Amino acid sequence: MTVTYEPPREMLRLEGVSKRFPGVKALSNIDLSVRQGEVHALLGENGAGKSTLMKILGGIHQADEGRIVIDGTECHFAGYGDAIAAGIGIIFQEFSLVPYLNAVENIFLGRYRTNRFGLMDQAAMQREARAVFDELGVQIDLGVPICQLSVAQQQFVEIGKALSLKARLLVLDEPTATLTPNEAEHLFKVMRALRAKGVAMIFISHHLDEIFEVCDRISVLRDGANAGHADVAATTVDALVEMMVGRRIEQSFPPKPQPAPNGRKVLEVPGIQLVKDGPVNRFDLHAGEILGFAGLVGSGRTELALGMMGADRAHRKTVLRNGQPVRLDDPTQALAHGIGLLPESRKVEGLITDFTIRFNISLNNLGRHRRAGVVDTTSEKRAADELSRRVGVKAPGIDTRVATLSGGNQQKVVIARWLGHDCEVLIFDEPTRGIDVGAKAEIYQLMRELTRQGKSILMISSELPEIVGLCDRVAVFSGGAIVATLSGDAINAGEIMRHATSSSPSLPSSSGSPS
Ligand SMILES: Nc1ncnc2c1ncn2[C@@H]1O[C@H](COP(=O)(O)OP(=O)(O)OP(=O)(O)O)[C@@H](O)[C@H]1O
Repeated sequence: MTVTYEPPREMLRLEGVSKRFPGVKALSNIDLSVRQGEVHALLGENGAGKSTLMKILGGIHQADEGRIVIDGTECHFAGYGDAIAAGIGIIFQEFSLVPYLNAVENIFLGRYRTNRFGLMDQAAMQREARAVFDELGVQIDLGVPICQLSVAQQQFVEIGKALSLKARLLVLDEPTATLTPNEAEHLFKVMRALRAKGVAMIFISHHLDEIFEVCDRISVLRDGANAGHADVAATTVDALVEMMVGRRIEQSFPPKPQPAPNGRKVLEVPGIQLVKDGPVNRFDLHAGEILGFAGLVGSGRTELALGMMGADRAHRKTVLRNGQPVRLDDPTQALAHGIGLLPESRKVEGLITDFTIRFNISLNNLGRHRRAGVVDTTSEKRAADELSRRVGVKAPGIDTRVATLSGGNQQKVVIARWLGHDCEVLIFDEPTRGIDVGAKAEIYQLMRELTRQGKSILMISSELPEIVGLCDRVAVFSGGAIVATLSGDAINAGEIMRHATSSSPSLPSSSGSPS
């Protein structure tokens, strides 16, 4: 008896795809092949062209040149509807769900099931939605508005919606960027189950460890061109990084100063209660120091930082700035006291995306360029240009609209603005979310450079490697309170996780040198 081996069938082939936007050649001659039942990683630095390529596959943009071939047949997509009809489902970073409708209403939006009287058939839709989620192995409360579900659950609703539309190829654009490690693990489980059913997936992520956990093959884009393809089993992180950035990244983290900065206290928070009768949190920040806020998502890190600077409600707080008591009732007062915040959700809180890079960088920095009561636009433009280059924003120029930038480059614009501002204390909330490996290393170098110039940084991060690699001290959060402050050798992943997962928050204990 002869056993014939059938290699997995090619489901999608993109051939010679090119795309130009005004002033930017976003894609040049891209080839990509995805097989049935495989998870195919699409990698590249910020602005490499990943989202543009996926928007072409989704019919949102049209290629200037090239072909889309699905199951051997060339397809032309005039809009997303055509791509859906061809079996493509795209889960974008910003979900396309209606927040005040529930999961069932979102899944069947625009194609409600009706009964024989022509009335909406709620029961049928509920049944169908339930069946999709059962197949995915996820629990979703079908009765509540989408905005009351967690980000991870909303993502599963998006996936469920695509599957109910009979998607055979799912594109997941940075799906783990806003998930906790447990939620990401759950997503990978769902992805493996879908793969076993023959669904093909294109997975975009800046987390290379995830690529090795869940993907089969990889295609890398660099500056809008193919930089290579590889089998996951036959490649390494270093090889992928080199393919992405075209050079080796020797050292991500700059050396920490020895001994750790322990001089003047630029900020002291002797007591802050986020809720009445809740735990009292204390921390302080030394000149030239990077203090990390670590802990699981929802452990209170951002709430404490925002509460401290008046952007969020704090029940009771006292704040000393350079030893003097100050009132911080809103972020403007915080700014007046030299405290700047780089927010977590940059598109909502950090940028005016319809305006240019220059405007966004100069925003609230204009006073620095005032001469005799008038803004010196030459000086303002020069500063914006220099800051944009310093953080490596990839764009045709500083007069480019921020809305047309890739996600990572938008983040760099926010960072550039704060670098231009003379804040002595900078709060960076998830500064490298959505940022590629090369730019991450540059941002770490920049942060350390800033502290060398006397600035102090409070960094909230869910990425343990950057907390461990960059911070001089680390406050670990659990259940809405700081449960430990670590320094020296105590700053390691094991110790941080041990405190972060401790169930009963207590007042700060100190490992290493106290503060
Ligand atoms: N609508 C648009 N108008 C003008 N330029 C655009 C538009 N969309 C994307 N670009 C440009 O095309 C290039 C590729 O951007 P794209 O968003 O595809 O990158 P990406 O690889 O997805 O990056 P990231 O990892 O940061 O999300 C960038 O230079 C970007 O500024």
